[in-house]
Amino acid sequence: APAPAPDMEAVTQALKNTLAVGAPGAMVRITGSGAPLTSAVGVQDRTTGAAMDVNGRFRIGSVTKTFSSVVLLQLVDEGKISLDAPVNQYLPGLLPDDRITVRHLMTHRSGLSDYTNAMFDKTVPGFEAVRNKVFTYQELVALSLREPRTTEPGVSYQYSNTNFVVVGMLIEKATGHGVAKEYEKRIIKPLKLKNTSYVHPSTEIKGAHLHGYLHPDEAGAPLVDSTEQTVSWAQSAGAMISNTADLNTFTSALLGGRLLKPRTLDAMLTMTPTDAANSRFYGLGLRRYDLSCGTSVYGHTGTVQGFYTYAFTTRDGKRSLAAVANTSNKGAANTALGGTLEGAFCGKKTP
Ligand SMILES: C[C@@H](NC(=O)[C@@H](C)NC(=O)CCCC[C@H](NC(=O)C[NH3+])C(=O)[O-])C(=O)O
Repeated sequence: APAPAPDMEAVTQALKNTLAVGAPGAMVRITGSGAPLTSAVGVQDRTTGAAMDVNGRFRIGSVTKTFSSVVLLQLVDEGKISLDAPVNQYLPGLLPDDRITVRHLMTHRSGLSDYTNAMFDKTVPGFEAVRNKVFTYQELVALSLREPRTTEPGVSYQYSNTNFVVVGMLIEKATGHGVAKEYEKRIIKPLKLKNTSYVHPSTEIKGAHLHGYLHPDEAGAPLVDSTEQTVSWAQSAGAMISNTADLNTFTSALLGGRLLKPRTLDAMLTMTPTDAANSRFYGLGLRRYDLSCGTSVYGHTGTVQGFYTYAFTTRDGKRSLAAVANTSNKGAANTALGGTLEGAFCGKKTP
């Protein structure tokens, strides 16, 4: 049966809820039900008061991990990388354990600790300390290896940015190019993503864009404009810039089978549970959420200073949602923004 029309009233209410708990602005773009549906509330610039512009660019955080995953899986399709080979086979001596495979990285089951936990333990000082810094991949991996591993390889899901920093290193080693060139060649150009870019280590968001506002840890302290930063602390794990239309196009093309061979897409969507309740799942560089109406949606969330993002689509890629709030370090806002998925994919709640 065709999916029910999105419940835009419920979606807009979720955006209003997001503002009520501290986001300056929030917006959503939904495709797959006739013309694209958009809704926007609040402001993208607290200084000028400019309203949220649905075409505005923003930092997508870990949605970048799905772009990196697509590039790596295309290299698997081309026989250049094997998912079950040890990472050290391609990057000799990088990791202290030859048992860690490429698949362990992509499923967050490598046990490599996430250096961002310590880096951002104090939110604003941590951010200010790195916002203009440029790290090498090796420096980020070294930060991780100073900390104990979080699991034996393959045993349990432990989310870690380090995994997709190493994925970036694998892409560079296998292609001889920086990840920016590979994103451009394999995804951005073929899909004509005019508002998507990887400009590390530039700190600016070129063109029309949202300002992002970071909540300090201290209640009531003023928001910090965190728009300008290198995002060098994340790179292939979180430094991409895009907009809602391009994210709709990307997730629809991915699940619609335009970027990977069917068996590789199937491997990407082979999910393992991330929680004891078996309610949340992770595949190779993307998440699956099972919604109340029985619809499963696939994509990724993103959290980078000043921006929360959701980019999800149905299994056939026919209906996609991209939602953003220009704030972060405010979990209630992230949860409220996630509330757009139900209205977008399940339609009106039957009374
Ligand atoms: C969760 C999300 N992950 C990502 O998008 C990656 C790139 N972001 C992070 O690991 C969060 C870094 C700290 C953000 C900061 N928090 C703090 O500083 C907390 N002390 C903030 O909220 O801006 C995902 O995979 O879905």
